[in-house]
Amino acid sequence: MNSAELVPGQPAQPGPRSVPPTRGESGNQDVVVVEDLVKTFDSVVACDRISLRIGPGELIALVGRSGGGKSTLLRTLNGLSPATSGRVEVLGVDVTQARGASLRRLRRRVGMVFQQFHLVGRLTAMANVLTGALGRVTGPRYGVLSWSRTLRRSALEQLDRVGLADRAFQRADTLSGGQQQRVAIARTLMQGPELVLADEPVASLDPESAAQVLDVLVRVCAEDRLTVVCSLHQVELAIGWSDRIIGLRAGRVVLDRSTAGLQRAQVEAVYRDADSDTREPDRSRNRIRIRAS
Ligand SMILES: Nc1ncnc2c1ncn2[C@@H]1O[C@H](COP(=O)(O)OP(=O)(O)OP(=O)(O)O)[C@@H](O)[C@H]1O
Repeated sequence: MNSAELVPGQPAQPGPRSVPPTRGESGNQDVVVVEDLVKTFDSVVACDRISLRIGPGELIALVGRSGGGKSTLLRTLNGLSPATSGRVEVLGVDVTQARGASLRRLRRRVGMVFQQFHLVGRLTAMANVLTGALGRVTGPRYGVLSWSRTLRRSALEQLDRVGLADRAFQRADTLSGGQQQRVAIARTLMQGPELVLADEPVASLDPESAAQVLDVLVRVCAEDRLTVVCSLHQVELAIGWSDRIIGLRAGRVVLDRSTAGLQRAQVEAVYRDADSDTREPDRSRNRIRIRAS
């Protein structure tokens, strides 16, 4: 393998669709700064000294085999999974130090899209989208009409953007998987995030729906100039929509490149080498190395 393909922890060249930078509270213009992140679960090292920076408006595809650390990295970025060591700064906030109200404030600025949609099935698409605005209102909400006219109009607009305005009053559990994920995207947009973290958002969909959902996600995020970090297993899709691909293997960054000019084989190598690891298991990988005294 060409060693230039594997650039652990090095920033990629700027993607083709970068937007002008804005400065966070700390004065740092990057949306995400990860320095020497280590995350362990007992003896398993899920993130192994990860360092990376993500600029405003970048569309990042996170690839790598199952167990490579993608979900853990995403969860660490919004404080759902506290780092064992290292530094994680998101939107100018030091996530490793943030607690209570400051962590809640940060999470309002970070939208999450999950593989399993997490919609309330018995509620309409519209009611589900409105819950994205819960962080902006006080007191409980019972039914769509308990939301302000402005928020209802805004929810309908978000559904329109994902091509589902005509399904606004249909129960979520009667929608197809692809439609449910588009409702989940509209709900995330309703939150008004600056960064969107998507954890395998198309893993439960057929190839056609998966491509359609990713198209929608990328289009609306580009329109709103949002930064996106999205884990994916489909190499073709990752190359097709992202500005930059970050490959993780056994918790380490083994590929970090702009998608421009990137060959499919370079991305597949992230997976292929893992295959050879399987053929010749190295039990020291992904484990805390215990130094003999
Ligand atoms: N809560 C947890 N408790 C114990 N181990 C965990 C936990 N979360 C993740 N791990 C371990 O950390 C490693 C990385 O897991 P992670 O889910 O981040 O990988 P992934 O790349 O997202 O995998 P997939 O593509 O299957 O979602 C794995 O070995 C996993 O078993």
